[in-house]
Amino acid sequence: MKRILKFDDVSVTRGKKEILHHLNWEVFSNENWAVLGLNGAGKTTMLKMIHGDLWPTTGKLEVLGGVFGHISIPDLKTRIGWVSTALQDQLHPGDVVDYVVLSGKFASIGIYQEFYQADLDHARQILVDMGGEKLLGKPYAVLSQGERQLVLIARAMMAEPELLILDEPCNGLDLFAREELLNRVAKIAEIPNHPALLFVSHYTEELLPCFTNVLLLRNGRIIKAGKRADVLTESSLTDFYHKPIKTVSLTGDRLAVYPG
Ligand SMILES: Nc1ncnc2c1ncn2[C@@H]1O[C@H](COP(=O)(O)OP(=O)(O)OP(=O)(O)O)[C@@H](O)[C@H]1O
Repeated sequence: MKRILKFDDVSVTRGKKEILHHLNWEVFSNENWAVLGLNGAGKTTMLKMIHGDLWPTTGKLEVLGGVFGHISIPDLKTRIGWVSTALQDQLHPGDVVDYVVLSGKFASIGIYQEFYQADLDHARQILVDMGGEKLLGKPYAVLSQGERQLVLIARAMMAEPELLILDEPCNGLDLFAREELLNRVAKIAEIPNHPALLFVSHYTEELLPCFTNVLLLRNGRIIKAGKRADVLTESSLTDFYHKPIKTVSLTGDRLAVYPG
């Protein structure tokens, strides 16, 4: 088991605003974490930092065994898979799905370098394994939102990442597309030596049992972090949201939360 992340008293300040406040957190390779937080909690800032797009203002950050300040950020990025709807805007809509997945090998948007047929076959196989066979050969632009997310996850897997970050991947998905995508994510967690998953969401019901650990982030502070059974409780979540809530246990060890 190796350590994937270590936040050691990490803070991020922009101007006078402290966006993240003295975070201490460790993630190991045998864990899959979900990060829950309301709008403005600091989730995106935290992810950007892990991905090397932003540095801690104070504190020490270790990602995949390297401490910021002592590692090559471009090298680090090749070891992290990143899926977010923001990435969709950067893709060339006319690109064929097979090549979008293949581009993950080069950590680029579009294919600007030579590749081997074996790489293209591998890209197609990843998509097929993820249940996306019917998407092969289609332009990315014609896909539904759920299909696009599936392609982006396949693209991230192409680089065989050690950490796979899924930043609100269910945004914009209908009930059924969301369930399908979540099941695909759960399948990744069954692959031997799969990447550690870091899944960011606003909704507890999206946290399938494959997420072994949960972190609650509010106003840039970690309110609670630990095993899902300890964190996904009515009392923890009531403390976290600071508002009256109702929790409903769903089948499959899932929990829905409503204002109430
Ligand atoms: N460069 C910046 N300068 C000043 N404030 C910033 C900057 N970047 C983010 N913030 C603020 O920091 C807070 C956290 O932002 P962040 O985008 O990380 O939250 P989030 O949890 O991802 O929110 P959401 O769920 O809405 O995406 C917000 O109040 C935001 O306005």
